[in-house]
Amino acid sequence: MRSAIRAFSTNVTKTDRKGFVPRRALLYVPGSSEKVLAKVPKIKVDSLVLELEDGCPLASKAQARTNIAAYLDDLPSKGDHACFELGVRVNSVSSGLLADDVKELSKAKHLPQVFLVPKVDDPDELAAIWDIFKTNYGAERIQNSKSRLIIYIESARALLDMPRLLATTLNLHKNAGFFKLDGVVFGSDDFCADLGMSRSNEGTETLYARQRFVTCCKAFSLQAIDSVYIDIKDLDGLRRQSIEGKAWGFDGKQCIHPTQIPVIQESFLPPPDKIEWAKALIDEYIKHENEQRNTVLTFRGSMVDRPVILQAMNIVQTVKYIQESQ
Ligand SMILES: CC(=O)SCCNC(=O)CCNC(=O)[C@H](O)C(C)(C)COP(=O)(O)OP(=O)(O)OC[C@H]1O[C@@H](n2cnc3c(N)ncnc32)[C@H](O)[C@@H]1OP(=O)(O)O
Ligand SMILES: O=CC(=O)O
Ligand SMILES: [Mg+2]
Repeated sequence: MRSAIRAFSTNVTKTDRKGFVPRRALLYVPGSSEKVLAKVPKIKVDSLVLELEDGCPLASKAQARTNIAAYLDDLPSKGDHACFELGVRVNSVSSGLLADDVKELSKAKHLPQVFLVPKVDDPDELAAIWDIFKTNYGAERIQNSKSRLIIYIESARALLDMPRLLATTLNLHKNAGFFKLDGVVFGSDDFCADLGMSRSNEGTETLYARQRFVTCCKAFSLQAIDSVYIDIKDLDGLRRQSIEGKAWGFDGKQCIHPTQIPVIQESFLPPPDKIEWAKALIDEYIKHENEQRNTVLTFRGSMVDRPVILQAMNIVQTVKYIQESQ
């Protein structure tokens, strides 16, 4: 009977298990600061992103590129990293800076585990992005790497065109061998700027956008990474927004300061009482199925049917995958 439960499709089982990377917190570390870069191997965060885009002033971009390329070139000497994944966020194609970024990064012996490409607004830009990577790295080096891709949705136009953007990016992997799209980030600050919105800690102005965003990500079985919480001192507000994002289906959240990491990572793990509930419910459901009864049952006073079981399985599998990846 366990097989009946396994056969259910959940957002976790749809992901390639072997390649699962937890991305509860995605921390930006500006590439311009050699002092901060020196701390990178010891920073315990799911995804650590060496930053070339908006966290790096224009005047420091060249230095940041050189620093990150040197870091990647010399990666083995840095020893084991405490993060699950080391990525690089490059500049957008529309900035005109992407070619210089990729040219410098491609001189390094090693590729990052994930490239993060911001402000992807139009499906036509994807051909230009692929072209820049192919020209600098060579198609074979890309096709033979295990590096993944994350793109950013940061404008009204991109949000409305999201299904086409995601499908085009996934097809570039299937048809040309570009890095496989693994996740998508909601660039809330640029999105607010694009729409002329005022940013608030409550985030009510981005409610529709975040919900459309997460729905599109899940329709394509991609990880959904939520907004940045820019009020670094307000850890209670960060916790509230992280828990909200988790409840809406987000897999993780962007992070700009080390103090935000534990708050975000804890919030994106189901709490112990929820894990206990999910395990007990699955056991009860299996027993119930064995007895060939109706698949709708009452559990701890609430009605349980298939969608509730799927939610319980998501909880159990998410925890299992994060524990196994540690
Ligand atoms: C909307 C977007 O696109 S978000 C992404 C772009 N933005 C970024 O990349 C910003 C990333 N964050 C930062 O640059 C910094 O956190 C800032 C500028 C916001 C604040 O930095 P500081 O004033 O140095 O903060 P603070 O004094 O509290 O730092 C405490 C310690 O944490 C370190 N630290 C701060 N931020 C980071 C970070 N992102 N990664 C690693 N270490 C960090 C500091 O170096 C400092 O270390 P030290 O005690 O050894 O000197
Ligand atoms: O890139 C992130 C954002 O919020 O903008
Ligand atoms: Mg942005």
